[in-house]
Amino acid sequence: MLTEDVLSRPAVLAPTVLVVAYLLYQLLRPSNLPKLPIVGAKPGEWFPLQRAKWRNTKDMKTATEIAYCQYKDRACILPVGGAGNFVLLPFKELQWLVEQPDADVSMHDQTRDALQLDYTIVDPRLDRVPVHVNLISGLLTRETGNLVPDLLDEIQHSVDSLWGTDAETFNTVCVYDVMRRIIGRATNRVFVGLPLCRDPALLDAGMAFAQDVPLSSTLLRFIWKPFRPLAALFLTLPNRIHTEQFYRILRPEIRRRLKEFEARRADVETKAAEKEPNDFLQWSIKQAKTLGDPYYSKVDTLAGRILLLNFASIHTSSFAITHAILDLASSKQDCIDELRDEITSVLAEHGGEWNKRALAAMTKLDSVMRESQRVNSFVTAATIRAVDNPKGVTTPSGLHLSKGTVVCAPSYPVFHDPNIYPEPHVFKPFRFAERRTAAATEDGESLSYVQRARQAFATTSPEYTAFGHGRHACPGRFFAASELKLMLAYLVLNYDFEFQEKRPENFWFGMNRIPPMKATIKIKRRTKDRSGL
Ligand code: HEM
Repeated sequence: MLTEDVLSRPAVLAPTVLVVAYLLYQLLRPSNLPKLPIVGAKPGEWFPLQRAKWRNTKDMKTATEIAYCQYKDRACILPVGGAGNFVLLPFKELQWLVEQPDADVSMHDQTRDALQLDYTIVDPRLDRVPVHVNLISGLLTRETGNLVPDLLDEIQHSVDSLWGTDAETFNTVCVYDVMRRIIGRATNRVFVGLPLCRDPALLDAGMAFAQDVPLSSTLLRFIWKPFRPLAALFLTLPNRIHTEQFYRILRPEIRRRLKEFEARRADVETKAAEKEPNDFLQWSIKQAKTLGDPYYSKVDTLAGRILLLNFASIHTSSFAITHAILDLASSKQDCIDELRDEITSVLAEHGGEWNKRALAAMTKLDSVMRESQRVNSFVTAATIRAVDNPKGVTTPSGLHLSKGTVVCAPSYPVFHDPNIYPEPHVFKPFRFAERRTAAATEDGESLSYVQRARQAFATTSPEYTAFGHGRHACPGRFFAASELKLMLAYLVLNYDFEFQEKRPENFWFGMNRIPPMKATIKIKRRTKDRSGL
């Protein structure tokens, strides 16, 4: 028989046995999951976890909604292909989850496993000692106000060149494609400064790497752990190529800066007075020298930190601005007019100068960004953490979770819960600005800054998890909020949009929601006297 002949060949038999063994292992291995209802499983069926995983992966929207409606007050298991079996806590336990110490539930262990960082980044130590996170939440956040002129300069330069200055006819732009380049340039202006932030090869390598990591990690997670190191040699080849391309462009600048840094230290009299660049690379060099360990000052370590920042910031910010533009282009002219009025009048009040205070006073602009993220956030399950305590942890409702369990809380269905956000599927640009005004009227003069800030774009809460929530909420969110608002303001003031009847739909990629990357809009440059700039 042909099949017997083929199967008796060692080259066919060995891999067949391995694949069958792996499938059996996956189906029959003991699970550390608690006994809970499984979202997507049908009563009495065989292999419920595997079948639910298949169903949920095909339709994550329904899976998250079912989980939220059917198991509102209790935990359930949400199996997702390529991601794992999550214990989804009820909404009321989200706050408890983010308050647990890192030794009990860890964000980093979960991220390392989800993104397979031991294989997908060239130097896994960069993630194991994430000193850049402190710089983001500390120095970058504090310096954002001082960086506004640089950001605006880069936004003007890149928008004018990529959106064009034709004030006669409407031209078509592919929103995501163009905005990710603009975000790439503006963000890297703050990371590495001019002229590198405009180097297309650097930006392309950074963006390619940001796609390589999720892709290669998803594939690696399908492979049996003992075989991953071998498989990674092939699957992460693009990651290594793009890392090397990125490093090659950055290395000469880093070497130059390290040399100058040492020269300033050695010649305090004359050199110390020279002005240093004010960007993330320079802050990282200073931090490295303060930390003392020579590893931090290595050229490739410093380049690696900038690459990781590109990974964390470019896609997230490009998605956010793409959503906001698509939302505005399919809203009403009145809304654009109201926005333009606010921007021009606040600017006039600040002597025509863009600064942190002027941006903070533009509450409608802020509300547009917050509302757009509420409707479209890529986060669908929030605050994903891995239980790290060897003894496990027990939730407020008495559920015991053993070490290794991956636990999270609902996000997409919360953003679309009519009890929290009335008419949740409608993009209401000034929803949060109106909430601020309503709160101010209720509380009168006593309304504190903190209460108003609760409705601001970068503020997180269990009801608003676009940036996560708690101690590990996105450290770059204050910078991102300023950058995105500056960008949106510049676009709204300087361009007319041809209105669209229907907003192009987002799509789901595994657990994430992604903007329609091919969506186009028609835009025309406004003349100088009309734009007010
Ligand atoms: C609109 C833009 C952005 C969105 C929507 C976003 C969203 C997020 C989310 C959801 C998390 C996980 C939080 C959690 O699990 O609780 C996160 C983490 C993180 N984000 Fe952002 N982010 C954005 C921009 C940025 C920028 C501009 C930077 C860097 C300047 C950045 C750096 C990071 C880092 C380093 C982490 C990991 C934090 C840690 O390890 O504790 N993000 N971000």
